[in-house]
Amino acid sequence: MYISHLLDSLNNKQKEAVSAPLGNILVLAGAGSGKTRVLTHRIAWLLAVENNPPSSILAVTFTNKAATEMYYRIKNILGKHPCGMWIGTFHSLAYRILRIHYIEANLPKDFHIIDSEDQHKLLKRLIRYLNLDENYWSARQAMCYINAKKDEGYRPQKIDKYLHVIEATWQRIYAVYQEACERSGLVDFAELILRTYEMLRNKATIANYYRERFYHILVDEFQDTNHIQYSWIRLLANCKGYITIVGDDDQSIYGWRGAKVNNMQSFIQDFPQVKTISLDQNYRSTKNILKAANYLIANNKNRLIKNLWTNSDKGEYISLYCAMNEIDEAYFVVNKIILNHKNGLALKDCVILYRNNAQSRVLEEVLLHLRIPYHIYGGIQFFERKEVKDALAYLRIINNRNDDAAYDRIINTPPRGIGTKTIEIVRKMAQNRQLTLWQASIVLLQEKVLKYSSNLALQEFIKLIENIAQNIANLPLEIQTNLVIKQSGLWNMYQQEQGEKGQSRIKNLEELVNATEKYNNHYNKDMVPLQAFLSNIALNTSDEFTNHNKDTVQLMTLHAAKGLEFQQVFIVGLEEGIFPSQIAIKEQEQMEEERRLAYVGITRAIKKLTITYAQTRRIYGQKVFYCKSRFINELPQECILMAERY
Ligand SMILES: Nc1ncnc2c1ncn2[C@@H]1O[C@H](COP(=O)(O)OP(=O)(O)OP(=O)(O)O)[C@@H](O)[C@H]1O
Ligand SMILES: [Mg+2]
Repeated sequence: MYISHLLDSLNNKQKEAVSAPLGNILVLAGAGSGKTRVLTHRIAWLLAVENNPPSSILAVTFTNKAATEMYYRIKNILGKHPCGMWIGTFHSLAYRILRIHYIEANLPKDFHIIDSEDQHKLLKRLIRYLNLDENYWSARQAMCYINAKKDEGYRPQKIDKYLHVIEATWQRIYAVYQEACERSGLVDFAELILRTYEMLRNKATIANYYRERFYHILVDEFQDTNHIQYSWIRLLANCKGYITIVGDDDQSIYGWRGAKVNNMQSFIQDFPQVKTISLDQNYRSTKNILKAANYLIANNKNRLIKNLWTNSDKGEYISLYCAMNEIDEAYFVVNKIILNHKNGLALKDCVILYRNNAQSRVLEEVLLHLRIPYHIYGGIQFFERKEVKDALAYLRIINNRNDDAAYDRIINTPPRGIGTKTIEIVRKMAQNRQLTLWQASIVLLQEKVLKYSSNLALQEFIKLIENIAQNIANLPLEIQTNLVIKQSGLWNMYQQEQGEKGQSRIKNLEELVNATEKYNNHYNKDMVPLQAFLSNIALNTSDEFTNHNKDTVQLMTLHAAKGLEFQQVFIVGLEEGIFPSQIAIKEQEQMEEERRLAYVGITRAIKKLTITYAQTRRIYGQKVFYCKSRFINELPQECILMAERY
């Protein structure tokens, strides 16, 4: 596309937003009205027409995939790479800043991001160490507590004697957890944002550098920013620079994770002369689909009223299917996909959306049975599979010996005679002397505390890691990975596993080696390839690795579908207690968030929308009866057609 045509594919309101004079802008608009399109074109406008250098742009997207897509769209509009522009999620941008300023952020050079599984394991261990009753002080709850506190920008304080014992205990867990992370150079997701925020707040020179550099900050899906993310933006905002945010209060679906839709309101108050633009033409969906979405969301009281309309055809009826049970539901959906496919619709244009990850299992079984290829976003991903995580843990400990989460995973995998007793001794020593597990192991060996056989086994482990590290130094990443898998003994271990499962594990390890290859020429030269690879995985970009060009049915949760669009959308499990969830039934505010989630689901559909519910479902082996979701009753009945079984 030529720059002179930059505004051609936009309506008047969109043009107004894209070409607005420099200033702070809020685009508040409903689903599918072109918010993301406006943001992309605005960046191109700032670069090509306003002649800003790419390095002056900081763009925040909701997923890494969206960041990549936006980058390439801008490149296509401009006809060249916007080199120097920063674009990514809050997490990946924070990570990038911390990588550069790790010293100022008080982090070791080889700090590593831990995912929620590692975070959970670490907390479990610490709660045990603190001698707390695990039935009461669960690691999962501790995780929620800590993440929520970090999202609010809160650090554990000196515990006040007047503090309630429950709060004091959570704070203690937070404090001990944070100490353990600091020792091991581990950073969780919430920490990435908080740490960057604190660093920028305390180091004025660094903050000023970024303030002067990022003259333009643009944020997509602003309705889902939380307190600390908003504070982050405020900190980076240059008083001479400009911010453009786009969002839709009706699509705020992360309230449970601390997102504050009020940030949109705060934005108008906190920044001078905000120009608010609303878009009301939907370009995505048929009339029927949009009408259904509008009807549904009108049941929410807490919202800014919008009048979203479309010029497109009425389109097909929304198909509604009442299944006997979850198996019948899955067969209905997959058979419909097969039929559509025969009529020319690509599999990748079909998405199945569900409320909870666990709902994908039956769907997967039926897809496998009927031999329809599929891809699951966000469920058990490639990089979350056991064998892949094992191999990654070896790579991680080679990258950073003090990575306790990695140590924990591989200390006796494959089994090498290091029993739970020995591991317990290592942990105690680490806690008592404030060491990492690796450091504690070395001290234990020096002090010869362990019995002979345990001592030998531990020594072998340390030697093994050091040897592998030496053997692979300076080799290309895929060869390093291959050697790590072989020399660690993982390959042999999984090869001995019988049958289909063992074979698939070996295939996954081979796939892992393939996935590393492109990191040899990673664009970010601040990092060695191994570091670049590990950080990309930790930042959850794993979907990038799986082949997107493959024609496969897409499966994901409703939360993961935000911002995306598909020709055919299936929303399954519309039953009271499933969607809306049990918790939402009890609380009005949560019910509104749940309804917004349904709104997000419906508005993903371009041409076809199918909604299903089951009369019974097996839950923990028990047959449970369900009533159809209230959301179905809230749809305009004249847009719906009941479907028959195939
Ligand atoms: N002026 C336009 N002319 C034609 N198509 C458009 C126009 N504006 C947007 N579209 C198309 O409409 C669809 C929705 O646009 P986009 O994804 O930018 O909307 P959005 O407001 O960001 O949606 P969501 O709320 O789901 O994030 C896309 O396919 C986009 O290409
Ligand atoms: Mg969008």
